[in-house]
Amino acid sequence: MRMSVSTRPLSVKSPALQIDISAGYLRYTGSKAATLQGINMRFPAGQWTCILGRSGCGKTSLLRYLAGLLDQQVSWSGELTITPPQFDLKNNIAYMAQQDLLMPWLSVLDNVTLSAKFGNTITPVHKEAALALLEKVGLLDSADCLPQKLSGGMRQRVALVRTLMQNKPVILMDEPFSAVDAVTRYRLQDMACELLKDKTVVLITHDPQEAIRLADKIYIMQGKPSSAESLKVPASLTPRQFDAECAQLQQSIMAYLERSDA
Ligand SMILES: Nc1ncnc2c1ncn2[C@@H]1O[C@H](COP(=O)(O)OP(=O)(O)OP(=O)(O)O)[C@@H](O)[C@H]1O
Repeated sequence: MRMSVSTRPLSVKSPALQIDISAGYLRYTGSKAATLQGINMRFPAGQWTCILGRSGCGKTSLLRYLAGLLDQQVSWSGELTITPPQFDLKNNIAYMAQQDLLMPWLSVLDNVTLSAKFGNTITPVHKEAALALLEKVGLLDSADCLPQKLSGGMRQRVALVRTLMQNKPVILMDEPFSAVDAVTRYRLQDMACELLKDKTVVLITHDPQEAIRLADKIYIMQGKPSSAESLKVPASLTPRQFDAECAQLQQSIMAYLERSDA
């Protein structure tokens, strides 16, 4: 069993960045129809924005485009503004994909420090920071395990720590808590809320309750091609306790999503 780690976490001193998209248009090369058109969105600095929308409406495409993963595959037009303007997106984004994408041949510790490796070695500072975060998410004893020995919820926590270790001001997360049971999901949401405080977070979810619990801002994407509509969220602090106002918001979200069928 590993000893408790009482070391300083990796210093997180990047500025909070805001992202604005104006008249965004995205079409896959070889596809006749656009996936996104007339996208106007703001992801405020240091806040959580949740995106909901029916399957196939283009949520992942939007995130992958922002993460710089679609540059060769799509035509894009529209304005993408970062504030403050001296920062670019490419070097300031961590992307947590739908699948955890852990390397099966690497230990948990090696997986979470992969992005911080200099040559073939991890610096002691990064190792300390990784162990401190693994302890925080209750996985210190699993630091030397291979991912195959972990449950789905444990793997998601490892992926969360790996994302944190990238130490970027903007975090894009695509359904990060979808593969786990309701209780684990609830705990992971709380954990992410605490650990990603002060980051600019954009989270895709199919779960209206998750969005209501975590979001400072909610967008619903719908239409063909898709555009985005912003919904007002309660002023209460996140992670939000479900109350009558939240229940009403949930109803509005369901109504929007059902309309996407038309
Ligand atoms: N590489 C690609 N080439 C061409 N079309 C693609 C490609 N990837 C996705 N698409 C299409 O773009 C549209 C949006 O897909 P995307 O995965 O972004 O939707 P989504 O809203 O994230 O769906 P889900 O909620 O099911 O994950 C779909 O019609 C999909 O078929």
